[in-house]
Amino acid sequence: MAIVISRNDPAYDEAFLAGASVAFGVFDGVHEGHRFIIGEAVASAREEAARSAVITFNIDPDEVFAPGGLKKLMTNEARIAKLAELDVDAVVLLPFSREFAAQAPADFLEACFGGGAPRHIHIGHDFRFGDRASGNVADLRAWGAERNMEVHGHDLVAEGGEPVTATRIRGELAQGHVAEAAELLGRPYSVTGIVRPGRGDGRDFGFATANLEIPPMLNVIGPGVYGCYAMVEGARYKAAVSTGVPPMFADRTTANIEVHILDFDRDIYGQPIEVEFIEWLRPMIDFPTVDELIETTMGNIAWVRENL
Ligand SMILES: Cc1cc2nc3c(=O)[nH]c(=O)nc-3n(C[C@H](O)[C@H](O)[C@H](O)COP(=O)(O)O)c2cc1C
Ligand SMILES: Nc1ncnc2c1ncn2[C@@H]1O[C@H](COP(=O)(O)OP(=O)(O)O)[C@@H](O)[C@H]1O
Repeated sequence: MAIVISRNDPAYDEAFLAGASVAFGVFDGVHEGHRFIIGEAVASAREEAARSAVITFNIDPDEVFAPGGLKKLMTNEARIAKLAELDVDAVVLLPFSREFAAQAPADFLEACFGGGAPRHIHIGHDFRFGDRASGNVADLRAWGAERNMEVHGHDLVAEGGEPVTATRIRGELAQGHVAEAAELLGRPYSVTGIVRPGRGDGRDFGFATANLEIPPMLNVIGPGVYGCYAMVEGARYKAAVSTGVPPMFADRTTANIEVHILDFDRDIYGQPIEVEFIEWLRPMIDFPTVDELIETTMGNIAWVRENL
C-alpha cells in the first residue's frame, strides 16, 4: 500500500524523489504491462534500499488534449487508488494543466525533479512527455546522464505476440471478450455506476435489474449478456448483466448496464455498484416475445448461479 502525495501539496518535499527508483506514466487500466514496469522500479529500489514511487498525472492528459470519443478503462480516482494498492512506497501526482504539460522537455523534467533526480527511472520505450509530446526516451537519457539518473526504457510486455496496451484491452472489451481482457489486465475488468430508476419492468419479468448509467468515456464494454460479480454495499454477489441498449425496449431506455443481482432484494437506488465482468454469455437479442426474453434470461441467471 502506497501513500498518495501531490506535487502541489504545500508540504511536498522537493527532494522526495531524489535517489529514488520511479516508474513514470499515466497507466490507464493498471494492466500487466504497467505492473511489469512498476515491478521493475520496485526491484531497482530494493537493490539500493531506496524509495520506490509511481509518478503519474492526477488527470489523464488525453482527457484534456483528445477528449473527443476518448474511451478509458478507469476513472482517474480508480486509477490512482489501484496504483496505490501496488507494492510501491508512494504514488506522486503531478497536477495536470496545459501549462505544465506544454513545457519544453528539459523544463518539464526540471519541474518534476527539480529537487533532485531519481537514481532510476522506468518507462515504456515509447514514453513521450512535454510540449506536444516532443520529449522521448533519448531526451530523458540525455537529461539523466548529467544527474546520475539511469533510464530504463522497457519493451512493452507482450501476450500472444502483441504488446499489452490499454487500446488493445478496450478493443477486446468492445467485442465482449472479457476473459481475454482479464488476461491482459491481470484481473477482471470492472466498472462502477450509480443505480438509477428504470421502467420498473424487470421486477414484473421476475428478475429485478439495477440500471447503471455509465458516462460515455467509461462505456467501453460491448453490448451483450455477461456472468459477473456485483459489489453492493461492501458485499460481493453473483450477477447476470446486460449491456448496451436492450433492443426490445430501445425506444424506452437510456440505461447502458442492467444488473440482476442473485439472492438479493433491497432498494439500492442511488447506490454505487461495481460490476466485475467474468464471462460472455450471449449477444443481446430482439426476442419476438417477452416470454422468450424471460425464459432465456432465467436460463442465464441459472448458469451464473451454477458456474460462477
Ligand atoms: C441477464 C439479462 C439479459 C437480458 N437480455 C436482454 C435481451 O436479450 N434483449 C433485450 O432487449 N433486453 C435484455 N435484457 C434487458 C431487459 O430487457 C431489462 O432488464 C428489462 O427490460 C428491465 O428493465 P427495467 O429495469 O428498466 O425495468 C436483459 C437483462 C438482463 C439482466
Ligand atoms: N436482485 C436485485 N437485482 C437488482 N436490483 C434489485 C434486486 N432486488 C431489488 N433491487 C432493486 O430493484 C430495482 C430494480 O427493479 P426493477 O423492477 O428492474 O426496476 P427499475 O426499472 O427501476 O430498474 C433496483 O434498482 C434495486 O433498487
